[in-house]
Amino acid sequence: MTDLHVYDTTLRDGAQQEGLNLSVADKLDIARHLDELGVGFIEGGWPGANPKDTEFFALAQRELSLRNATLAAFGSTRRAGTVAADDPMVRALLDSGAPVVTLVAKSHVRHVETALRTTLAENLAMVRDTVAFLHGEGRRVFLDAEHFFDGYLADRDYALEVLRTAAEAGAEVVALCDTNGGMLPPQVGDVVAEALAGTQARLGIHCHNDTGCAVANSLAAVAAGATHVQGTINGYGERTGNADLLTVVSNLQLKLGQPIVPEQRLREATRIAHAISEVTNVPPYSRQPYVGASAFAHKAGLHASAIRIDADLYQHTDPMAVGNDMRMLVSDMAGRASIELKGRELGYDLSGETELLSRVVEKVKDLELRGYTFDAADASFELLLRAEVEGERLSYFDVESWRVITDSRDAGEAVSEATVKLVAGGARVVATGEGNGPVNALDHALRQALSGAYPELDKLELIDFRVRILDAAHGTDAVTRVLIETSDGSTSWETVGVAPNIVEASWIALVDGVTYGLLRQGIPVR
Ligand SMILES: CC(=O)SCCNC(=O)CCNC(=O)[C@H](O)C(C)(C)COP(=O)(O)OP(=O)(O)OC[C@H]1O[C@@H](n2cnc3c(N)ncnc32)[C@H](O)[C@@H]1OP(=O)(O)O
Ligand SMILES: CC(=O)C(=O)O
Repeated sequence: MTDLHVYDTTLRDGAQQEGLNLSVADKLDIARHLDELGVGFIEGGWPGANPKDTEFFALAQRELSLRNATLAAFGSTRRAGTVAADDPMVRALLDSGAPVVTLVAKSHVRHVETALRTTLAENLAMVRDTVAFLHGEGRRVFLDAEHFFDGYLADRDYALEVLRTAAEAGAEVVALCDTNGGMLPPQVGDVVAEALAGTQARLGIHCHNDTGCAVANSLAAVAAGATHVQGTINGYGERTGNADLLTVVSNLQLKLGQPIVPEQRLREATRIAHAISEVTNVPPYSRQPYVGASAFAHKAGLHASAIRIDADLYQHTDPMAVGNDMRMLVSDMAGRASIELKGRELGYDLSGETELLSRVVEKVKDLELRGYTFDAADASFELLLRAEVEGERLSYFDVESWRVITDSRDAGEAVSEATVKLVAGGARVVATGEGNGPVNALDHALRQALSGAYPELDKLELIDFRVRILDAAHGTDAVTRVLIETSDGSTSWETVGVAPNIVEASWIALVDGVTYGLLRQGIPVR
């Protein structure tokens, strides 16, 4: 292990993201995930700034038994003109019980004079007193030098003096913050190297992503000598976010040979990123480096043809190193190799089946021209592939007809009613269903009709429904594409339907969703 600190600020700076609102229980939950990932420090929030963060630290002392990480409480230097020991916000940091306290301090002359409205000397005294007081009380103290890079460019000597003052008063780490996120990697590298030469302090880095360079800036800082790197999971944070710690750690570990978390913990990165997304209720970003669902998904036929020979030909690293998986996507950009590899993923050995593969490629391209999209509807593709392999389409029931009407009585809420007639399990069934829309009503009627022959459908649920109108520019007349996501409670699958009529497109996707649901449970046709 190197001497590099990984310091997570998801629960503090990450929580400053627009729309992100964490309860105390959420914070405890996330802290457990972070500990599992193996970060060195977890910044839990700002005790004293709001009751939630104060309660988090109180509960953390009782309920959070961290195995790897050390808890840090965030706060600011004492107010101008006061005594650190008497400042209620400084006392709240002590009362939090956190073994590490991270203080934010001004390091830019303009911020001291215009935002803090005090003198440069008093700001240095605020840093010195607060660090010394907390250090004297037995806390490990880190200092976040706010606006350090801009401050350094404006007044180098003063910015460095803030770092020296903190280090001399007992700060173990001084983290240089690109608070406005406006820096680029070469500037960051130069300033970190100069700050190191000018202070001898242990330096950290805290980057925001306003130029899209937070990760690159963090790496530049580490290359220049910073040994403490801050960031947030999934890059959450104020404005455009902070450096995504998962990308930073993966790059340091897998590309730069700096093993900062144990290998087996890095293999949990994808799972933990998604688990934390569940808690924050922020949908995972599929194109997130390393851990995104698309990070190792391949769509182009040429890529697939090379991957079939050696996966490394189109992958920068082994997806398993971060707990992710390679996936093949099927679309009109697929070639035979894409279908063969997708087939392998689905359990079909199609090697050498040149004719069948060509047929499937042709079918997919034709259907995509008509508006289908299979890279978003794996389950519909599997049914299509299965039909080509088996020579006939899997059919659990024969549909005679379906009908749906929507009406509103006495100007009340519109209600839809559907009737489905089909043959299943050797019997003709007529079933009706009601719903708050035509698709909902059709879904109810279809399940009702199948409930006798296939009671296993009971646990399936339609969980998402997306509609897109495809205009003439798509190569045909305007049509509607419907994507439906169905779940059995533990996993979900997507199916697609395309038709000029939205209800017909929905029906096609619904039938695929139900058929796939039965197939994956291994239910025989009755
Ligand atoms: C770059 C960052 O992200 S730093 C973290 C920022 N995070 C947050 O601000 C979230 C939590 N903040 C809060 O809950 C509130 O702002 C509080 C509780 C901290 C302060 O609230 P209030 O007392 O109402 O003050 P308010 O927010 O209006 O202004 C901040 C005050 O802190 C002062 N201040 C700002 N930075 C510092 C500092 N490093 N050291 C000392 N005082 C500071 C400001 O000058 C201002 O003082 P004033 O009240 O005399 O004008
Ligand atoms: C401290 C902090 O969050 C910043 O300067 O961005």
